[in-house]
Amino acid sequence: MTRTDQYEDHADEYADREENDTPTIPARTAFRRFWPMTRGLRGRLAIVWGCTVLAALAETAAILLFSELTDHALQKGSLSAFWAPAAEWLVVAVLGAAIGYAGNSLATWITERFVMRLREHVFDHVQQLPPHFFQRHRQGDLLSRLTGDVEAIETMVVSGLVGAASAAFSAVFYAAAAFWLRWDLAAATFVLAPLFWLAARRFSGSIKTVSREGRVADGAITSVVEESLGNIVLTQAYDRRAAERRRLGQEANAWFRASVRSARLSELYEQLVQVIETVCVLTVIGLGAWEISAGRMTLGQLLAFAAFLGYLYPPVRGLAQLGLTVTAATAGAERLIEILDVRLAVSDPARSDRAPAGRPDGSVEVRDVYFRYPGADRMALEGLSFSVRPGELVIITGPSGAGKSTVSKMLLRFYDPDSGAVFLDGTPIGDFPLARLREYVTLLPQETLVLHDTVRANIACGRPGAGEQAIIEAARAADAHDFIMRLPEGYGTKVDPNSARLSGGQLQRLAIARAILRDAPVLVLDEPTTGLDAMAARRVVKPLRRLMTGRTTIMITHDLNLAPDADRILVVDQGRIVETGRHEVLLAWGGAYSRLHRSQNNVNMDTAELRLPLFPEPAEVPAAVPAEYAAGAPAGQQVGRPAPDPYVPYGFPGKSPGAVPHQLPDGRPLFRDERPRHGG
Ligand SMILES: Nc1ncnc2c1ncn2[C@@H]1O[C@H](COP(=O)(O)OP(=O)(O)OP(=O)(O)O)[C@@H](O)[C@H]1O
Repeated sequence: MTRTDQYEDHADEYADREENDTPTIPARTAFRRFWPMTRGLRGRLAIVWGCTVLAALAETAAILLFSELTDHALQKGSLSAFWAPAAEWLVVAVLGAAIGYAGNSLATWITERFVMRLREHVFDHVQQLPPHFFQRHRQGDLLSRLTGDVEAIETMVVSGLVGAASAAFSAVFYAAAAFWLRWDLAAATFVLAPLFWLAARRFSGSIKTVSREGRVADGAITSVVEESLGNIVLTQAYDRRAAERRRLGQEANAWFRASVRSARLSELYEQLVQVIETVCVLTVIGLGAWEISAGRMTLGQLLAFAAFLGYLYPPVRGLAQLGLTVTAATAGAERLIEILDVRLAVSDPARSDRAPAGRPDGSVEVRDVYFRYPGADRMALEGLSFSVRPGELVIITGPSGAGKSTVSKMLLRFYDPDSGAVFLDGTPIGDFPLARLREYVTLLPQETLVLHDTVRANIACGRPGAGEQAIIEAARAADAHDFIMRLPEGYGTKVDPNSARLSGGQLQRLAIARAILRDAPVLVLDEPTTGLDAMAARRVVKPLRRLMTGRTTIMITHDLNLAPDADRILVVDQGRIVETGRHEVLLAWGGAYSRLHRSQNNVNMDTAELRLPLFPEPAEVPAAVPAEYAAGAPAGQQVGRPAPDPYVPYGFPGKSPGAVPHQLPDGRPLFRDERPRHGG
């Protein structure tokens, strides 16, 4: 098993670690991982290498011409011997410049292209990751990975490779030229070459460590700044400036230490290499002086030889330096690989033809779903079952942490259940391609999601390509048109997530307009009135009713104002349905639901207090429950346990699946077919 395999096997585990626990990977593994992304760029890379070869040839020719000029024009003082080599040198210099320009421009094009491609690839992957990934990784750190670390990999894969090839070609040419001039002298000086290699080796370990520290600190600084600015109200209201500055100071200190150590190491390495170079040059001059005094060498030859060595050192030094750069870049690669190896929680089905074609009617069934979040120690959903008929409104309520939002994540397939299944029109939702499923099931999440764009674009993202008229109609239906028209540029007004221009209620109505435009048969509303004051919440009720009309709606909420409209209410606690039925029935029952309902009018009551016991034991059916229902509970079936008929309220203690009462004792229907909210 290769190290990469081992790494992939532990990808989930790695994903759960803190950022600075990123596992280490050898540079070779990192290079192999990203090399395939140069596909389509390799032809151009070959051209850049060609240019490098030609540039090195031009330099070699220039040095030889310099030697000729020294021996024939300068030493002999002959002007006539100057013109021909000078003209050749000029031609070589112009050609070299043109090749250098072409090669460097192309190299920049390739590197930038690679960076774009890699960033898109990582961004695309990150966008598909499950919600828990984002809860466990700080946004600032992710930003730093998508910017700095992506560029670091470019240094390793493209610039590094071009630089290595260029340095290697130059080194080979100049070394060959030096051997061609005087092989014995060249051999004597090359004996010292391993010193460069030893120096690079000595430094590479420390440079990698310090680079990793720098990359982590960079991510932490971005995170602190981003979190602090995102929480600016908290910072100002609670005068947390000093605390935030300290937090930034701590991370900045780590970055400062890493930067200074990195600069010191590089400088130390540079100076050491200078000393080694001086030793080599002095060796050449000493040997040259001896050769000239013995009449075995001309001054021109010695100067050309020294020039070749002079040209040879930068590429040799460059190669060693490159080793260090690549080592440093590996720290960035490790951080990106860590993200790329996080497995997606869900993917498209292998065959897309299993799901029926056409728009579904919108019946939803959640069947015996068990689910535990990755890394969590307890189940979020335990044997959850319920069904919703097309066009029905089902409200899911319960105390905080009961698993309500987790249900919405199952319905949109952010996660697949550990066991059990979710069906849309009788087809497992896993059989629908993800894009199609999310076209049919629209989520209105807890937080109002706003794009940094115009009001028009914010509504239109519900249905890309929607015409102006459709957008305006959706806005009207969401009671948003009037306030939009009062904005300085109407539908063209730019808004952003922190926009002070729009109130919470207005942002929510924009979100409703977007959902209306999307026109999905199934709606999942997660706390649609959370965070709104009573007035604003009331103002969104009408648009919400319009949105829900004719659609299967599953509303997750603590706000029970719409509960009387619901065809069914599911009370969830600890991942299970503990009560189910219509508003009036559940109130009359006097169990968990009625306590939740009471808590709405009691702001001092924390829903956590309602956790246990949420409802009485089956034997203690409250007196408020009509006797005929209590008596009808089938033997052995706990109150709140699912009944076999998927459309029968599970917690309702009916006589038998086929004999569930459909009327309240006072004659009102238990389940409404016609909801009063329609046409609201
Ligand atoms: N990413 C996660 N990793 C681990 N556990 C999680 C994660 N998200 C939620 N949980 C846990 O799963 C349980 C159900 O959470 P969920 O968000 O569905 O509750 P909820 O009923 O929607 O709560 P609230 O009303 O406060 O939004 C909780 O115990 C919660 O701590």
